[in-house]
Amino acid sequence: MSDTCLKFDNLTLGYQGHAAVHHLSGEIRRGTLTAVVGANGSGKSTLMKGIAGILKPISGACISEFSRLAYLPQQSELDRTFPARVIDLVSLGFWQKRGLLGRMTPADKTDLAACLAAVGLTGFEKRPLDSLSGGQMQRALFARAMVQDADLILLDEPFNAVDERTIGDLVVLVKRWVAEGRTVLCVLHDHALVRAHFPRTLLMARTLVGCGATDTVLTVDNLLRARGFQEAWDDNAAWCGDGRSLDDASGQVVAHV
Ligand SMILES: Nc1ncnc2c1ncn2[C@@H]1O[C@H](COP(=O)(O)OP(=O)(O)OP(=O)(O)O)[C@@H](O)[C@H]1O
Repeated sequence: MSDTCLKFDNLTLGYQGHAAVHHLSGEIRRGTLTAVVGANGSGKSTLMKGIAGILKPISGACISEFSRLAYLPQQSELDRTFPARVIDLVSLGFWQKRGLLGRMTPADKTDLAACLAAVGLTGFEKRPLDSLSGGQMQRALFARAMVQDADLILLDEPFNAVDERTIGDLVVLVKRWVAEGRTVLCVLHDHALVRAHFPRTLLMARTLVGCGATDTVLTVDNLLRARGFQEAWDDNAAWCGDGRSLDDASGQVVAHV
């Protein structure tokens, strides 16, 4: 197995023929922790969906080398009125190992209890999802990711509307996953949090502005460039028309994370 977990090869992703992520090239190395940052609408969630295989490339490719993936979408994309309990949600994490109709083994039940304990939700097994606070729901989603035992974990704004104590607890878990050799990509808006805890950063503005060590990516210059790209973006432009594209304006950025 190579050192590379993900390779973006001139990747363009979008919706109804319009690009949301444009000509992205770069690599994510195995066992790294990378923050994915950028303004609203800069293509972060789209990139996560492309990596997860939910969105197929318009052109280019996302080449991945992992055996199990855990993807936590934004909480706003989840329907919490679905009549399920915490234990139902978390045990869904076993489906890749056991299949949808497979039964949990005694070892799975022990694992599940350990994962709930790790996120501080022991005793919450039978609570309906719609009775959880935002932070408790996020803890339950982290427990499901732990149960999945994934080697690539994608977290889309996991700390939105979550208090500082919960953020601190969840950041500890994320760092533990990385210490275990897992690769984590995490969409975030809080640059102070990124600088404090995320060694690597991928800065998006529909195209890639920079990626690499956080202190070399989150620079004033790059943030101004990202703002310029974002403001120049035409949502209605053809996905890769003949006219001037961001790549013409910036030069295509190829980076290695
Ligand atoms: N299902 C969809 N259909 C059409 N356009 C979409 C869809 N999802 C996202 N887009 C568009 O793609 C662009 C990038 O959106 P995306 O959600 O990837 O941005 P983001 O960086 O994650 O934003 P935020 O920080 O607000 O979550 C936006 O212009 C958005 O309107």
